[in-house]
Amino acid sequence: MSGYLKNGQWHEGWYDTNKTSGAFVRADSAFRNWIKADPSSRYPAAPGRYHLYVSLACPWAHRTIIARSLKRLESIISLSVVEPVMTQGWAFSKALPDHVNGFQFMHQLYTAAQADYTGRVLVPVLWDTVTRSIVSNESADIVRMFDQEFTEWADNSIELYPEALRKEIDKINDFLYENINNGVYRCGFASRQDAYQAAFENLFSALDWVESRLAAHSFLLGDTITESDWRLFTTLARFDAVYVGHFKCNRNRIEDFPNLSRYLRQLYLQPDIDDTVNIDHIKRHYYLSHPHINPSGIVPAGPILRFCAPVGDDGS
Ligand SMILES: N[C@@H](CCC(=O)N[C@@H](CS)C(=O)NCC(=O)O)C(=O)O
Repeated sequence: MSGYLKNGQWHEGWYDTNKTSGAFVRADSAFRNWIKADPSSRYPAAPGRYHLYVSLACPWAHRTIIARSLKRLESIISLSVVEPVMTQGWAFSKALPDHVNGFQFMHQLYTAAQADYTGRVLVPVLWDTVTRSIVSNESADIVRMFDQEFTEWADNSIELYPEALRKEIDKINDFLYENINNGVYRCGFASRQDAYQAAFENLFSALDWVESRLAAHSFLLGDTITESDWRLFTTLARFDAVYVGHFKCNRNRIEDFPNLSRYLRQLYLQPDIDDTVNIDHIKRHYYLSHPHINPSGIVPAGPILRFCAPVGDDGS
């Protein structure tokens, strides 16, 4: 079950959507510090100092894993992965341990950083091993830090937020977040028909818009893959396996959109990206961690995902 901390104490509980007319409103990230390339800053970029905590199921954490992989920062920023199914919220195990602090639950990390923390216990978390504090639990910021502040160690042939495209990337990111990335959650966690209906319409008109944009461009901003594409990718990769059924986002599958499905496959086939996609964690997390939506706890066996299928000799 998921839950939250109140004055450093763990409580079980879901978001109270009655307070928001049945609509799901995502909790804000509480830690928004910034690692800087500048060695005199409070959190200076350095190899081996920072640790990333993720869930392979979570689309927000997934973007940080992708940025770490694309920038070749695996040996600079170490990683711990939580169990896909929540117990006292996100948890570690013998198979998936906390490599830095040896904690059993993610909420212990939050109280280690701030003893009286009140709020939800979210992934991803970027942890500082020197000050034993949370630098950030906001994936958008973490992706930017990996892209911009670790250039001394990173593979800089890939730039996720190039200067010339920043204005347009910011605009598209806002649109994607509101209507698609968070839009699927607003469908799935709505507790009133009207809130669900509004989220559903926003989601599919946004997907229609992206589908037509991708008729003229390979990627969202043209021929270059940017941060915006990876933001969309993490939602698209979960869509047919989870959001169509579990979150009732069922007007169409991504597979039914010719351009979006081509685009999803193209991103999936970028070097090492397949290693960041764990469909087993994704399915088990969603179908088993929200008992109010899926009380039987049955994890669907399908669907067969074409973007995960090997590419044939003819490239199809
Ligand atoms: N704005 C945050 C959102 C992170 C977030 O909502 N993570 C979800 C997992 S997909 C979480 O940890 N939820 C636990 C909860 O709400 O209790 C980010 O992008 O980093």
